[in-house]
Amino acid sequence: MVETDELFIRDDPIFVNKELLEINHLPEEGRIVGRDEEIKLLANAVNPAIFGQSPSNILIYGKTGTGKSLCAKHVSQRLVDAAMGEGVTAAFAYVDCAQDTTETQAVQTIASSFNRPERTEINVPDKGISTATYYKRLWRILDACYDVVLIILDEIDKLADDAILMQLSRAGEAGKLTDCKIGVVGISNKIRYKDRMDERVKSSLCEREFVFPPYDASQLGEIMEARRDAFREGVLDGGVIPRAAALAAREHGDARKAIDILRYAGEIAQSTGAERVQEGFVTDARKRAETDRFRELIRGSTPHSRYVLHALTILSLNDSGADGFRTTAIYDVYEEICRQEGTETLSLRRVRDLLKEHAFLDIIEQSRHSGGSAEGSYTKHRLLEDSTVVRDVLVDGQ
Ligand SMILES: Nc1ncnc2c1ncn2[C@@H]1O[C@H](COP(=O)(O)OP(=O)(O)OP(=O)(O)O)[C@@H](O)[C@H]1O
Repeated sequence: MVETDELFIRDDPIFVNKELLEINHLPEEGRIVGRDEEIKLLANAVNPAIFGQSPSNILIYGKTGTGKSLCAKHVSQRLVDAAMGEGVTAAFAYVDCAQDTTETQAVQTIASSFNRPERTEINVPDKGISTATYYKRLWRILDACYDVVLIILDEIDKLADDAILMQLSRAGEAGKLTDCKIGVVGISNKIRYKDRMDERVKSSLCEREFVFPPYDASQLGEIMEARRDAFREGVLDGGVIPRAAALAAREHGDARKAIDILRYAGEIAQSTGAERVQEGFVTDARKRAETDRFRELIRGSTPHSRYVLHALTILSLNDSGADGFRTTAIYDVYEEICRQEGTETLSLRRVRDLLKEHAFLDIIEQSRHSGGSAEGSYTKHRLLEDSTVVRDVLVDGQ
């Protein structure tokens, strides 16, 4: 029998503080790199709150992994601390609207996160009460506990409708529903999101807008350098961070991707028994990061939604230079896939809808083209993800 001591490794040879590289790790101030200006501007917009006055409502745009959520949370926390110093009670709530897509879910999350049951004696159940009741309890909680609050609505574009925004903007109008001052911080990576908003909500909730630019390779390098101490001293080869930064910068400067690549490179070293994290591991690490992110994106999608995507992937792999493929071309390949799977096909209209859903998730991009008077106009679809990554996830489940 193997002795326990031989079976388990007691000291991780690669990592000493791996949490620093976990997705949800919120770095402390000293580790937030290259966002001083944005942090200052955000702080300025919410500044009145430290005196118990209404903060400006804010909308933050920027591509994924550009530090929007991080800076919004950081500034909110700093604001709460500063307000306390002025004798003002403040708090912030964070809502991930991709999880809480309905008005009821979002108001429930907000109310329960602000609630201090020992003080309010109010119960905010997970479900079972009406949306209107959640609101009433929320206003009572705010009145009982706070002078001012910030509500961060991350991925605000995923909300099913504007109903909660309407309520929050009404509540913000001096003392109508609650005496507590409310500031809303909306975050989105869809720059056109605002066009969809109701005019009244738009004018109230978009008082200040900020666009977070992508990080360049040197900023990504600094972000990773600031977490070098996740690794045991001396195990990280000199070329790893610059290489990971260069790759992540090429794909729209996503800090999350950069950190994922670094973590995976370490895990590859671990699993292959290498003593050092070598630059050569970065390429595989990037592929793993892509694959993981994509698998997460399509998790829970239906078989036909996957077949449709698979059809577009096959076309893209066969003709990588094409600027997109028409719906009918995708449908032909989709029919073939269904035949192989031994399942009935959906109608062309349904397939068009499924393609639209993929476009909504930014997996594909759609463009309208005019075929001249004989043909009328038509849509082309282009895969935004690396087609080999999509194929691996769809076919091999890798
Ligand atoms: N300036 C930075 N300094 C240090 N770490 C950063 C910085 N920007 C981002 N990160 C890291 O990258 C992760 C992702 O950033 P964040 O969640 O803020 O991105 P986001 O712009 O909100 O993206 P998404 O739209 O996908 O939510 C953060 O958890 C943080 O660990």
